[in-house]
Amino acid sequence: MSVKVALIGFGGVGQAFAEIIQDKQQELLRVHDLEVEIVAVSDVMKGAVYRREGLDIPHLLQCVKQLGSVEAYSKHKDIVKGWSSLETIVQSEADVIIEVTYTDVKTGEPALTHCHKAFETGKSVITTNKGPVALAYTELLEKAKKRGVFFGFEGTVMSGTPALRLPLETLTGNNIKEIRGILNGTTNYILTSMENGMEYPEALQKAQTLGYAEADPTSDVEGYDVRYKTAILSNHVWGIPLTFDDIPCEGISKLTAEDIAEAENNGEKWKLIARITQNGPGNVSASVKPERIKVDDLLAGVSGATNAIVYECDLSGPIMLTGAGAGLKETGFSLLIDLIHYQKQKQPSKI
Ligand SMILES: NC(=O)C1=CN([C@@H]2O[C@H](COP(=O)(O)OP(=O)(O)OC[C@H]3O[C@@H](n4cnc5c(N)ncnc54)[C@H](OP(=O)(O)O)[C@@H]3O)[C@@H](O)[C@H]2O)C=CC1
Ligand SMILES: N[C@@H](CC=O)C(=O)O
Repeated sequence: MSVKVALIGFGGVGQAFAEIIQDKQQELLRVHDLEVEIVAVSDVMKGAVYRREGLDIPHLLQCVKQLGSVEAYSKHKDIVKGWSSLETIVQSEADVIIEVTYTDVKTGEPALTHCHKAFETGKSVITTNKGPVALAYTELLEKAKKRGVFFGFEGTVMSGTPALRLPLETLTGNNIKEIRGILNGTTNYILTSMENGMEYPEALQKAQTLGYAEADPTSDVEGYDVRYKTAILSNHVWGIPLTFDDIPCEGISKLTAEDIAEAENNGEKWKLIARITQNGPGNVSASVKPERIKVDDLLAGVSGATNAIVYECDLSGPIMLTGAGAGLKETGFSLLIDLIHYQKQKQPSKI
């Protein structure tokens, strides 16, 4: 089965996804009967290019990496250049819009409009952008359902580590009483680096260079990114929408090297913890804040950009999932997970 995809946003994650498709083309075809054609890319600074029959991925990547613009694309003549994101969503003949623009923690835009427009024009959406999913979870899922299209957002929580499918699919049958986790790679990387003697500004700079941080890293260090992920988990696992006012939120920016050393001297570690507790049917409470946890706590050994989440289940007890919480290849992989699920939905015989 051939799937035409259009990428809206072609930064770190978008490019990593294109590289994955380039590297795994043969394997995807052989194992999943899936042929992925990138037909369009639209980005603010890097420009836009569309070709109905599919773009040449190595050439596309070469243009963006060497010349900083996808409009340098010259491999084919039958191409359209310069489309805006909305023109690309509406006019391209893509089956799936891959939305990988930046996350805006206040409005969810421009991604929210991108998702609506895609559904309105009968296209599926796969995204790692937390904004629209945290702000309009029910509305978007209902709209996708009504239009008979797919909405995938596995990478919005813990990037390529499947923190969303695990509780609904694999742990199904349990009543999940509480979720607790380290859900931000940047801050966990900073805290681990500070434990090893690095200063806060240098650690943040490194997290930015490694592609973990948001375009505006305030979102990471003040906990807003985790608050978004907490809202997504509450909606996804329990069907309970939480607004940001429902989730008290404190980041790590006030923690000092002395705080970290003092915790260490007492056999403890500082971690930015998201916690969602089910108080009864239809009722959860949530918080995001730095907590001093004992070194033998399940979450204490989770270091660097690695994340972890513990689902407290009534039947199976605590189940911990740990893996990358950020990173370009890892997040690009989360898009592939959703794309394979999209294909399985289209071709149920492949399940
Ligand atoms: N990096 C990670 O580890 C993870 C990222 N995510 C999420 O994935 C998304 C992408 O992340 P990442 O690739 O790292 O971010 P980048 O900042 O590297 O890329 C975002 C891209 O979107 C482009 N863009 C912004 N607005 C528009 C628009 N209106 N139309 C078209 N393109 C636009 C930007 O263009 P330009 O710069 O040219 O202006 C930029 O190239 C974000 O929402 C992020 O929160 C989720 C999990 C992990
Ligand atoms: N900036 C985020 C990226 C993934 O959501 C993080 O550091 O975890």
